[in-house]
Amino acid sequence: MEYLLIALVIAVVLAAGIAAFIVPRRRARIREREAPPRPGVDYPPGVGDDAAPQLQEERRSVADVTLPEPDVDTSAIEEIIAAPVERPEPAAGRLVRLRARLARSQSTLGRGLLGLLSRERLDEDTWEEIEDTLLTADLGVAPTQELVERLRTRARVEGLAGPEQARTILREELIALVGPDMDRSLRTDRHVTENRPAVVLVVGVNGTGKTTTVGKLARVLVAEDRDVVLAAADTFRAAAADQLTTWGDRVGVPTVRGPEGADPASVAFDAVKTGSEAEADVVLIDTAGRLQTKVGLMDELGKIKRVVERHGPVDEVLLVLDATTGQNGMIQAKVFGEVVDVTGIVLTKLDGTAKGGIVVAVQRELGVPVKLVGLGEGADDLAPFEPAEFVDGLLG
Ligand SMILES: Nc1nc2c(ncn2[C@@H]2O[C@H](COP(=O)(O)OP(=O)(O)OP(=O)(O)O)[C@@H](O)[C@H]2O)c(=O)[nH]1
Repeated sequence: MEYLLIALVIAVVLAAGIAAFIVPRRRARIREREAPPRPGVDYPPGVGDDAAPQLQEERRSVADVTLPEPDVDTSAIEEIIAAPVERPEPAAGRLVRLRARLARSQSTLGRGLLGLLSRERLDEDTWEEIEDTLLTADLGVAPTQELVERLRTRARVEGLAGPEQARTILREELIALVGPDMDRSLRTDRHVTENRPAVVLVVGVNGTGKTTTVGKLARVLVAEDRDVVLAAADTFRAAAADQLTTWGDRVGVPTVRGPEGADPASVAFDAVKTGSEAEADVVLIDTAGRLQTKVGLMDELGKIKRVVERHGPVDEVLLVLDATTGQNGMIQAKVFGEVVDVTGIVLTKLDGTAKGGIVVAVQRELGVPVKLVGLGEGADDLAPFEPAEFVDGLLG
């Protein structure tokens, strides 16, 4: 009995010991299973996670924490950074769009002439009025006489039966006078075999619109996917170089410029060199405005051209004339033509004049075609000149 009692006590003590050892471990396992995951231990900590429970834990540095990929579409931002430049509109058909700008020329030249030619009786007084109208519109004496002669002959032979026929005949004769067969293309193609860009030199008296024209022309060329380099060879005015640079920046075109007062010939030379190295298609050179009466400045212009031609012949020399200055433009055209062999005329501010006849007069004076016309201050208000479109614009 005594032995039985001792065995019972030993069994109870053993059972209690086993229970004391196993139960806490099971509880610990259960606690472990039930405990919420801990930030920084079980998963990367995020905003709002309480740091306090981890104070005793091993700390992780920023480098250990993998941040999630941002859930943001960055392509739009990249697009803005990569393409801050404007996409100019193509030049084709611009004269049609800008036709309304010829309204002032229309009233004098086109409509005035149509009104006179549509009269029932074309007496001497009427022909004189027609002549006066043409002269007032700056057509010039010789072209005026030629046109009146042609119209008189056709009126006699064909008869002018009503406004419709008058319009048809006047249209045909004006187009013939403006010169539909002149080559008005701009030579801006890269010289591939010689590995050099085309060079366009832009000249004229002060304030005619040279810098504006270079800027607008750069846009036309960029619209045709050409690589353009601008040369700020107007080194008299720092503002002129800034103005040109702004035009270039807008369409992603670089501008080569020198310090204020630098030799314009050397800036132009450097620009063509830069254009060659960059394999550009065309270099547009803006020059300072100069009065045709200033011999020193005209000599300087000749020098610019000669220095640039060390790279190869200049492809275009564009003379920019302000259409509102009328006959004064004729004198400028003559002197500039003698100094730098003008190859084309840019007639600016045609939107602000009733003297559309200047187109014919200046072509006669220089024997070179009007290639571009400026019809406003807007960035794309420069149009390739097309005789038929121009005459249609005049006749309304
Ligand atoms: N209405 C109108 N204004 C024009 C046209 N072309 C140029 N202009 C304006 O004429 C002014 C003179 O233009 P610029 O390009 O600075 O002239 P510029 O010949 O470079 O001047 P300088 O460098 O001083 O000789 C500016 O206010 C132009 O906006 C045009 O076709 N129509």
